[in-house]
Amino acid sequence: MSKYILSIDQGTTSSRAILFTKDAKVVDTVQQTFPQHFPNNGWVEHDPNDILQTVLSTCKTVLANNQVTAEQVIAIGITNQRETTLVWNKKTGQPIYNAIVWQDRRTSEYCEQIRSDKLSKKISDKTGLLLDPYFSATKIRWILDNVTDAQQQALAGELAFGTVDSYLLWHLTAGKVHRTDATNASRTLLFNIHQQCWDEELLTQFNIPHSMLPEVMDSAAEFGSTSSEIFGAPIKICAMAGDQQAALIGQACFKEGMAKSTYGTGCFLMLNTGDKALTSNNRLLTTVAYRLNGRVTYAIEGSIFMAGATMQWIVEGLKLLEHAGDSEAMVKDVPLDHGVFLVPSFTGLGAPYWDANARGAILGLTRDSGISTIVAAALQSVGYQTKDLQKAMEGDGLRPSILRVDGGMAKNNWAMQFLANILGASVERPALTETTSLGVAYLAGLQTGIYKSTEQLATMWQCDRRFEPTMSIDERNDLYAKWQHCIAQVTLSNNATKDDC
Ligand SMILES: Nc1ncnc2c1ncn2[C@@H]1O[C@H](COP(=O)(O)OP(=O)(O)O)[C@@H](O)[C@H]1O
Ligand SMILES: O=P(O)(O)OC[C@H](O)CO
Repeated sequence: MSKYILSIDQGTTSSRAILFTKDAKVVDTVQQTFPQHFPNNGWVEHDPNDILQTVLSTCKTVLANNQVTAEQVIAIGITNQRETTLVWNKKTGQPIYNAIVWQDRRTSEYCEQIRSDKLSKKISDKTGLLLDPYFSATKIRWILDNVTDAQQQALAGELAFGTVDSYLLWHLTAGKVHRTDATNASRTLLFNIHQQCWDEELLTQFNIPHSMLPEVMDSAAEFGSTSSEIFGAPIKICAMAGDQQAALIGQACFKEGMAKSTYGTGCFLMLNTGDKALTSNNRLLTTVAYRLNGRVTYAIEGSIFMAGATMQWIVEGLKLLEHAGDSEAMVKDVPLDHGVFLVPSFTGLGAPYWDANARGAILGLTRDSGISTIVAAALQSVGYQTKDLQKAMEGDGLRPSILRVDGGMAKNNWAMQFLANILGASVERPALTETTSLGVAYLAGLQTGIYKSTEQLATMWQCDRRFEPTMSIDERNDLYAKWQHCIAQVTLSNNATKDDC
């Protein structure tokens, strides 16, 4: 009887269920998108029921379509959009508010109110993060402050907090298990990444009761089993990891100095720093890459909020294209120095600027700028933003020995060639770009003994295409200087607006 691993990839715009064979080959993928809610300027929410139902239905469909029974599934691995915050009632499992998505900026004012050098340093020292609305803590605070009686219920121990992994685990195990893994915990602003525990001082700072928090496990562990009603028989859940960390694992970046950059909704560049939690002087994040057998591997991360989402805006917002994939053919003859720059700071700028109030702009338009120029500028914005991260890493004395790319946008050859050009570095794309789901399949395989070690996993990585830089240094420097000028415009105009108010 064949045996499989089932990966659940709960992303920002869709949920996916991917069935893997024991030798990590994809049998089938089922994907379902769900609505995004934007109830206010800078707010982004998901209906928790959409998250759960799309996960359940994609899993059931992928099993049914391939005539695979629950007994044939050795283990489930869950990977997820990180930081997105859910608070639910422990008795009923009912969320008390929508999921507040990682992109949501509603707590930026609150962050400014409490910001002080002392608090920023404390947060950075303990969590490796920055005081920014991106992370979960201020989102929890907002829910407790704005939902009637929520703070009282939290103090009475009636409420649970979780990132999407915990929320799914809770429901898959019929409310029996409240756990997360160290990678997801490390994105909450409440987890001490050095001591690997929830930090009481930060919990007090944000007035969040400890009783709301999940137990933190290794990324490969016995998290619990699905209740038998869901798939007909229980299936063990043996892996959980935030999606960017899972991609690092799926890209087999197990050695210090190896890096991956994932171009999904946002872009997240992660560099493995081994057992050292390095501190960036350039506003990059220090985070848990994975925790296996109690041993922590750390990473430096640059997070960009808009990558594929910029293309989504081009498609759905501006309706310049029918599909994001059509962009490659459209821009193939556009010269790289067309002079138009699109700064996609629709919800502020992430690393290394961390400007929650910056808003997007298209600069340098002339009468001959057409649709294809704007589409090219959108694709290039992702390369320029990655260059910003490369510069920040270089400022910290770090340069990736290998940069591997993945995510929906990595399929775009034109964008990846531009990326290699603007970085002045080679970029490798793997044969299997579903690295996120592969990462948790690997973790579940490690936990169940299918795979023996990360060294074995590293031998399984296969290259699809390597992009080499072909641009002259002068052209690269010239384009990047223009980009930086545009960034200054976006952040300056934002400051001017603030001053005017
Ligand atoms: N060929 C392409 N060229 C440019 N962008 C693309 C291409 N294919 C997909 N995308 C973009 O990539 C994103 C989807 O990537 P994916 O990794 O599935 O995202 P996520 O996991 O964040 O939901 C979409 O925002 C889409 O606009
Ligand atoms: O849903 P994705 O793939 O864009 O990932 C979102 C990140 O985890 C946010 O930190």
